[in-house]
Formats: sequence, C-alpha cells, structure tokens
Amino acid sequence: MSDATDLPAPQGSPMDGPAIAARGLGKRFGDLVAVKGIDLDVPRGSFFGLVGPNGAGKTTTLSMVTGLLRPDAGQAFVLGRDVWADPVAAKRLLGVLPDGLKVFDRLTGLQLITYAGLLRGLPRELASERAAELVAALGLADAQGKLVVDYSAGMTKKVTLASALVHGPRVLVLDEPFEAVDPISAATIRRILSGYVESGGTVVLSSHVMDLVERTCTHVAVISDGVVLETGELDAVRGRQSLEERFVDLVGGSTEVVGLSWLRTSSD
Ligand SMILES: Nc1ncnc2c1ncn2[C@@H]1O[C@H](COP(=O)(O)OP(=O)(O)OP(=O)(O)O)[C@@H](O)[C@H]1O
Repeated sequence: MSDATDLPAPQGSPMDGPAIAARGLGKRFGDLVAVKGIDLDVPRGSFFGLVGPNGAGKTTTLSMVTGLLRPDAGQAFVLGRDVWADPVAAKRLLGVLPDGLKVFDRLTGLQLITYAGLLRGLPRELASERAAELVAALGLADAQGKLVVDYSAGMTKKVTLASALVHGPRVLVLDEPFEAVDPISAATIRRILSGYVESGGTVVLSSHVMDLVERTCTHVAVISDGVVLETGELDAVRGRQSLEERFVDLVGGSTEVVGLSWLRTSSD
C-alpha cells in the first residue's frame, strides 16, 4: 500500500477547505487490503453519499475518518483538524452513527439520548430538552418507558441517530442511517438531515439505496474494492444515466443469476 496521494493536505485555516478530507487512507486486515489509499474531499455544506457494493470498504473508510479505526496509511481531516493527530478537536465537531453500534440498551430511548448529550458536555437540562425534542421529531413514542433492548431494529437506528445529533455537531457521518427504517420515518430523517444541511451542516452517509441517494444527496462517491472510482456532484457523476445505471457501469457487476434452477418452483 502506498502513501502516495493525488490531493494535497487541506491548506489554510480550518474555516475554509472541505468538511472532511481523506488523504491516502489505507487499511489492511491480514492479507486483505480493504482500503487502498483513498483520497476524498467532502465539500462543506454538502449532502454526500458514499455508495459501493458489499465489501467495497465504505464502513472501513468512514471508521478511519471518524477516529474509530486507526489507518495503516494516510490522514483524515474534519474541518481542517487532523483526526488522528488531534482527535479531541476533530471529534468535537463530529456526530457519528457507526455501523453495528453497541449501545447501553438497558436505558430507555430518552435516557440513552440524554446520556449521549451529557457525554458530549451538554448541561443536564439542555440534554434532556434536546432528547425530548428528538424523540418527538423521530416519532419514538415508546422512548419514554421502553428499554432500548426491546426496540425493533428501525427504532434502535432512530435512537442512535438521535444520539449522534444531540450535541449539534458541524459534520454528521452516518453509516447506513436508513437501514431497517420504515418509509415514513425515512422521510422524516431525510427532512431533518436536509434542514441540517440547509443551515450549514455537512452530512456524509453510506447507503445501498441508490434511489434515496439520488433524491437526497448533492454529491456522491462510488467506491469499489477499496478505491474511489468516481466522485463529485451527483449530476456530474451520473451524467445522463440514473445513479443505479452509472453505479453498475462503474462497478462492472453483473445482475444475471447463474444456476439455482432448484429454487424455481416451476421446475417441479
Ligand atoms: N475487522 C475486520 N477484520 C477482517 N476483515 C474486515 C474487517 N472489517 C472489514 N473487513 C473486510 O474489509 C472489506 C471491506 O469491508 P467494509 O465493511 O468496509 O465494506 P462495506 O463497503 O462497508 O460493505 P457493506 O456494504 O457490505 O457494509 C471486506 O472484505 C470485509 O470483509
């Protein structure tokens, strides 16, 4: 894996430059090179979709960018702060919804969100106030009394998303925020996130749902096999195609099914 990178490190004051910058980020798991020197700029105020097939390296990349997984090579910056050299400053600016997050699930939803706010240094009253607002906005009617351990997958996703939002971060990094979420809740989440972007925040999310990315995101990066195949404004990346068609073209996958004749009930 090389440290070579096409893009220079973000220059100037943290007040300009991208919201998130990756420079030559690389990660190896044993013999597998999961991320191969990724360079990426997420513009400030963008709604940025990271798409790629299963195993492309999306979660690994987002984990390195948010300070959850140490890279073998390269650097990551949040609003100009080096995530690994200055983690406290970088993480203060971030709200993160990681993949497969383990939570304190013997708390109620309301308690969990309040706790996340307290951990982020909010005064108790403000943390409680915001937790109640988030619970109402996300339609978590059961959040008051029910323990998170008894939540459905979609409810758990919403409560962890609320926990990522409670301190009012400048940049949000969300790994599969719509996974397991019903369409009404997904529309609510999209509205909340769009409002956040309109007010100057930046959202980076990974998703497999091309239609949703196409309707929501301003920018996109297609990653496959640990490299960025294409990145830029959504319209520039998809051209005259749908994002899904462009994705299949770039990734080169086949949707044809070979074999499995035994699974066709008509073959009885
Ligand atoms: N902790 C780990 N140990 C070993 N291999 C890992 C580990 N984490 C990820 N990998 C491997 O690294 C590659 C990239 O995985 P990653 O989870 O980043 O992909 P992804 O694009 O998020 O996939 P998906 O869309 O399926 O969630 C995969 O081949 C995966 O098996």
